[in-house]
Amino acid sequence: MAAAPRDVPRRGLFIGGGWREPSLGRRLPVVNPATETTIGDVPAATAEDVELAVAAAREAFRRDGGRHWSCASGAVRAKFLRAIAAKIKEKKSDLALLETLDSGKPLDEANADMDDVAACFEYYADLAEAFDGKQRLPISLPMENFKSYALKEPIGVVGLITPWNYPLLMATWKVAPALAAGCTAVLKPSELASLTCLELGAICIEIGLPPGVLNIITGLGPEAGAPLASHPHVDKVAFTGSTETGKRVMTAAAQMVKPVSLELGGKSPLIVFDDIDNIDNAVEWAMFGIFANGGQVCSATSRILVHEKIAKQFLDRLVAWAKHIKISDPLEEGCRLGSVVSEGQYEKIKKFISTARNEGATILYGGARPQHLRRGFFIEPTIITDVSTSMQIWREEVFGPVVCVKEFSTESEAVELANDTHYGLAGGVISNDPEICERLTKAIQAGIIWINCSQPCFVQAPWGGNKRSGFGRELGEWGLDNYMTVKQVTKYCSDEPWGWYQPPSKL
Ligand SMILES: NC(=O)C1=CN([C@@H]2O[C@H](COP(=O)(O)OP(=O)(O)OC[C@H]3O[C@@H](n4cnc5c(N)ncnc54)[C@H](O)[C@@H]3O)[C@@H](O)[C@H]2O)C=CC1
Ligand SMILES: C[N+](C)(C)CCCC(=O)O
Repeated sequence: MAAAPRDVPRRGLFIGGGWREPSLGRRLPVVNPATETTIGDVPAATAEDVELAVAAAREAFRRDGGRHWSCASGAVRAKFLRAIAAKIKEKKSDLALLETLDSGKPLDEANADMDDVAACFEYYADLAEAFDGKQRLPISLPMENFKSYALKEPIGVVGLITPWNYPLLMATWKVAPALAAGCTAVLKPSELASLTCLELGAICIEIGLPPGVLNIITGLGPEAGAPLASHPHVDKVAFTGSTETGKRVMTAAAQMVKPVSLELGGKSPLIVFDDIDNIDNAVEWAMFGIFANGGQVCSATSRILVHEKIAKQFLDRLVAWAKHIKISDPLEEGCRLGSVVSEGQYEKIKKFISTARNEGATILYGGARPQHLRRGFFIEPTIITDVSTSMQIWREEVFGPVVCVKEFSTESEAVELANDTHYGLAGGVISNDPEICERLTKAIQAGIIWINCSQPCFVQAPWGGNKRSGFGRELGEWGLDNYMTVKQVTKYCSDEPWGWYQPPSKL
């Protein structure tokens, strides 16, 4: 039975600890992509609102000399992060439902995302606390009359610009470490899915987060994201989204020599060797790698390379498994493939498939709207073969449930094909041979390598890419460092004069 949809809360912009109508009074419709119906609206912020949000964050960073937030101990901030995590858990089913209504992802996935959100706030609460004991560690110097240590300090006010594929989770990957570090923040979620991020504002009010520590402004990229990225009082921008927008954010930030971290697109390979014992295990990971979240995952393993000896068997099983996926209204129990996020994304994916066909690739399975679903932006799981490396489907990120499969005959050919991309986010190897796994771990140019799996993600481990997939690492201790700046403190501890200059003669 499908869960009953509920009212979508009507929210303002979350600025300075309270709700505010957007300065120009405009709002954006929220469309449920699984039904194509409008279910609510969100405020559309513009540069005027960005100004207010940045000012609120600046004031919160400096308030009382930072005693209550930016200069407070990590333990103080950890309490707030834990309180947020507790509220997320308490409201998990409401939040998951909103996430599904807003994005079209299966409810089971949205529930898992909310678990990950709570776990991420808890993890950074732990790191914030542990951090207190790690400050001011002495640095060994070659001169005894000096003592030095490094002080890690919050970088300041941060602008966090996030995408629609995991709306609250991708926001949390930035908000939790930024707050743990002592920064104050302005979050700009994607206009295609902002509902749960606004609910995070409601949670901040409930737990009494000091006003202005987190501000949340919804709105369009050029109207709300761009003024945030270029704002002179924003000390750092952390961005997740498309490579094109990432370039714009980096260009804007460069004008003020503002640091950025960028988590961008991908076209990640999954390489399946012929030494495996169980082909179905490999097929299931391959499916999870491209059909989870409808393939709208930056790290999706959207290019499968399979050894020629097992290619036929692998493809037969992949098609058999793909036929078996439950595609339905994402609220229906057991749904494993919901709708894609928007009409724009739906049209874009269909265009990718028709271009692949026109370029001579074979649509082995899928490629169309499932016949039993007349409304909503649904696309069948799609498997494409006979792909050459010059085709668009091989080169460009689709961000949909579309995978291309290519055969290889030698390990070096597999490596060459895997690295034949401008992207470098992730890569996977499925093999029983530890030496193959070891060699490919080194050879694949990517920030994340999965061995005998695809996509598992742990908050403790670093996440991020190379090449045009961006730079900087989120999650783990690396995630906290993203929001810190390092200050060198060096003390002269001798009563002796330094003695470089001749002292003037005493009269
Ligand atoms: N790496 C990833 O996780 C993601 C990749 N994508 C890729 O990007 C494609 C387009 O999706 P979009 O939602 O349009 O992604 P996008 O990159 O345009 O949007 C991401 C965020 O950037 C904001 N933004 C847009 N223009 C901006 C600007 N000039 N300055 C500052 N912020 C700006 C958006 O409002 C949103 O919050 C997808 O089809 C997919 O291929 C999309 C979302 C996530
Ligand atoms: C690890 N996962 C799949 C939950 C999130 C991937 C991050 C992204 O798509 O930007």
